[in-house]
Amino acid sequence: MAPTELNFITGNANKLAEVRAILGETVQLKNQSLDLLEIQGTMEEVSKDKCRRAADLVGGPVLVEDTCLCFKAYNDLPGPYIKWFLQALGPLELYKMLEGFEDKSAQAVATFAYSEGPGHEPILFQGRTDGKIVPSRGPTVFGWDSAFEYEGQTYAEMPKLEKNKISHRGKALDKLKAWLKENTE
Ligand SMILES: O=P(O)(O)OP(=O)(O)OP(=O)(O)OC[C@H]1O[C@@H](n2cnc3c(O)ncnc32)[C@H](O)[C@@H]1O
Ligand SMILES: [Mg+2]
Repeated sequence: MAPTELNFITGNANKLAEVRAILGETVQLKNQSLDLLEIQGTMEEVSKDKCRRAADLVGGPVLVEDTCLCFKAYNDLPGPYIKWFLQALGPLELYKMLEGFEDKSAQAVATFAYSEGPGHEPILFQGRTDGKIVPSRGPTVFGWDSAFEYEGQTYAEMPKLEKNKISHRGKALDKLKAWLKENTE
C-alpha cells in the first residue's frame, strides 16, 4: 500500500516549498530538516544512499531528493556536486564555467527516493529537464534558477506555477503521484 503521509527530509526551504506546491492535496507532507551526508557516485546511488541514511536517522518512512545539474560539455558534471560549485561561484558567475565551451546545454535532474523505513530498499522517481546555462537573469532566490534557461526564460524568470509544470522536480513528482495513485486503488 502507498503511504498516506510522506516525511520529506530536506534542509532546503525552497525545495520544500516547491514539493508542497506540486503535491498539493495528493498526500500529507511532513518535513524534517536534517543535514544528510551525501556520498560520491551516480545520481541514483547518491539519492538511494541519502534515503537509507535518512530512514536510519528517523527510524521510519522517508522521502528525500537530490538535485543534479549536468553540463553536456562536462560529460554531465558537476551533476550531484553542483551545490559546491554554486556555493563557490554563486549564481551570477556559474555561466563562466562554460565560457571556453560552445555547448552551453545542461540538464536539471531531480531524483526522489522513498523508503518504507530502515532496511527497506529505496524506490526512485526521477525527472529531467533540458536547458542551457546563461548569464544570470531574474531573482537569485533559489540556487541556480537564474542561470538555467528553459525555452527562452530562466527558471528564475518564470512564475512558480510555470516552473513547477516543466521542471525536473515537477516531472519527478508526477511519477511519484502516479505511483501513489496506482498503489492506493
Ligand atoms: O537537504 P537537501 O535536500 O540535500 O538540500 P540541498 O540544498 O543540499 O540540495 P541538494 O543536495 O539536492 O543540492 C542541489 C543544489 O542545487 C540547488 N537546487 C536544487 N533544486 C534547485 C532548483 O529547482 N533550482 C535551482 N537550484 C536548485 C540547491 O540549492 C543546491 O545548491
Ligand atoms: Mg544536499
